Amino acid sequence: MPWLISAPSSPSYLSVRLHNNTFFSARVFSERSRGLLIYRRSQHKSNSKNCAYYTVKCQIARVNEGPSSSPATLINEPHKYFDQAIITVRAGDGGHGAILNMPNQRAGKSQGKHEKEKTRRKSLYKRDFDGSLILPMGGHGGDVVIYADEGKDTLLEFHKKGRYNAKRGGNVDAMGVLTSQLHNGLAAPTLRIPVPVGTVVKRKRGKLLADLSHPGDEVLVARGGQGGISLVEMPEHRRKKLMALTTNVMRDDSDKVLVLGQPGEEVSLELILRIVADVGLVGLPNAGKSTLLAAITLAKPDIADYPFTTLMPNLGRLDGDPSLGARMYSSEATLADLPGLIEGAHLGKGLGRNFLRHLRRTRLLVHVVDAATDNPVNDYRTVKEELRMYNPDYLERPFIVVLNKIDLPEARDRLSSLTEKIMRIGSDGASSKPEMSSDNVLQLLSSEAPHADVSSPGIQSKDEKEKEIEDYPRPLAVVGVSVLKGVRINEMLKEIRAALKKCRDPDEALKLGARS
Ligand SMILES: Nc1nc2c(ncn2[C@@H]2O[C@H](COP(=O)(O)OP(=O)(O)OP(=O)(O)O)[C@@H](O)[C@H]2O)c(=O)[nH]1
Repeated sequence: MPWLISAPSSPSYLSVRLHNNTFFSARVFSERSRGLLIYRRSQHKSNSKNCAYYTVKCQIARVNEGPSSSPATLINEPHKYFDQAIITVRAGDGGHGAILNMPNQRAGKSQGKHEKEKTRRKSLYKRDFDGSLILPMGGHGGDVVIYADEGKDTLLEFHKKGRYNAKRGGNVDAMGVLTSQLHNGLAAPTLRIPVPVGTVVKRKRGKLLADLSHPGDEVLVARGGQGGISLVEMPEHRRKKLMALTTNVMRDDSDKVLVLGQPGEEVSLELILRIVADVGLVGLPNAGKSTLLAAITLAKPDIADYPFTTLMPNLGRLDGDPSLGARMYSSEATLADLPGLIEGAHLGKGLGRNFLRHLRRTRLLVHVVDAATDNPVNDYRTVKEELRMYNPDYLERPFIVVLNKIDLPEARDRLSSLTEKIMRIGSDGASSKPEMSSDNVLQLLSSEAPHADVSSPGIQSKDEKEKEIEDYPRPLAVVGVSVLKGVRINEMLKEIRAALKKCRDPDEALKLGARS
């Protein structure tokens, strides 16, 4: 077996190293006792045209343990944990019913006439419309509901606390005698667990339960147990008479189990956060993505002159266009600033590929390029190539290019030639794919293997042929700015709003698709 597998970050996705030291990404199909069955996604290096899907048996050379989410690693490496968590929830058990006696049974034959009358009046039992006795039941156990809360940003807290138990229902609080004062046991409250908007809830290694993509969306993940019923105990010779009043008559000791409340459901769940944003900012580290976000929204991301300042996606809200007055132009949008990509990110280099899945729900990409580096066009290609390697669909998505840092002379002097070169990369004939609807997302997610990403090769179209970067659509616009110095920010905003409008407006989207 000539294959070696290295450093799996998740059990279902691996980097495979050949003996000649080339790499490719592969997804585990199924585990077998003496190896793994995988198939090939795409070639890391240029001969990607020869890419083929096939199954191969290979042996594990080295399997790194998955990162442990101790409090220290949570603080130091939040980017590894913020968007994925596994929790166990348990709904509450039902409360118990009771085994009851009829009151006169205890009073006995020696009871005086006066006392019997008193008991009779007290015992105006609760009855159904047909006259049958209503016996109290144990309270329902608390359900567990997960809901999307705008106040939550990450799933980090679920690494600190991974187990959630709802309360059990109350018991029928009985002294053993049936009276009209008996009540049902109290139903336990529903345990409501808030998660960030955009969280996908799945059963661990199982089916998709919900995609909580809007604030307030919720899903019932575990049902509380039903409360136990109550039974009336009677000597055998009097049972027949009582059975005319109620069916809940205890016949033998085995009936006692009916009194016990049902256990609540317990499930292990996988929570996967897929950020909900209209616009995704992509680019190499240090290109100025966070500065851009801070310049046009109220977001306050960390900004510093070293790569990977951004560890987790930051979100910011773009206001409507003031020039449209009271109508507040509907391009109001959410922007997500993703950590910088470097060459090999799709193989786990830098901060890795995990962030790329957060582009899934975006409608527009803003590709930020530092125009003052040695070779901005090369930088541009690097990021495009990483996007393509991760999911070719991302290159079909409408995008604009922001050439940043034009306040620096080395950028300013070559702005027009850079704009021209970048505009030439891409094809006019390629069509933009329509926006992914939430139904499509659900469909894709439900076909996902556990831990696999939505963009994993298994769900890419089978006849997908490898394309070069030149085969994908060109940018809708290339605009030079200095987000730090506030130069040409309005021009950039105009382009972003126009592009958003095109993505939103179905007619415009069609035109965009048919662009030729
Ligand atoms: N001269 C100049 N510097 C800029 C401009 N925009 C950003 N910078 C600087 O570039 C550096 C990186 O900016 P960030 O916004 O952190 O870059 P980033 O792309 O978010 O970086 P990562 O977090 O690594 O992905 C900071 O020192 C910024 O001050 C600009 O328009 N002109």
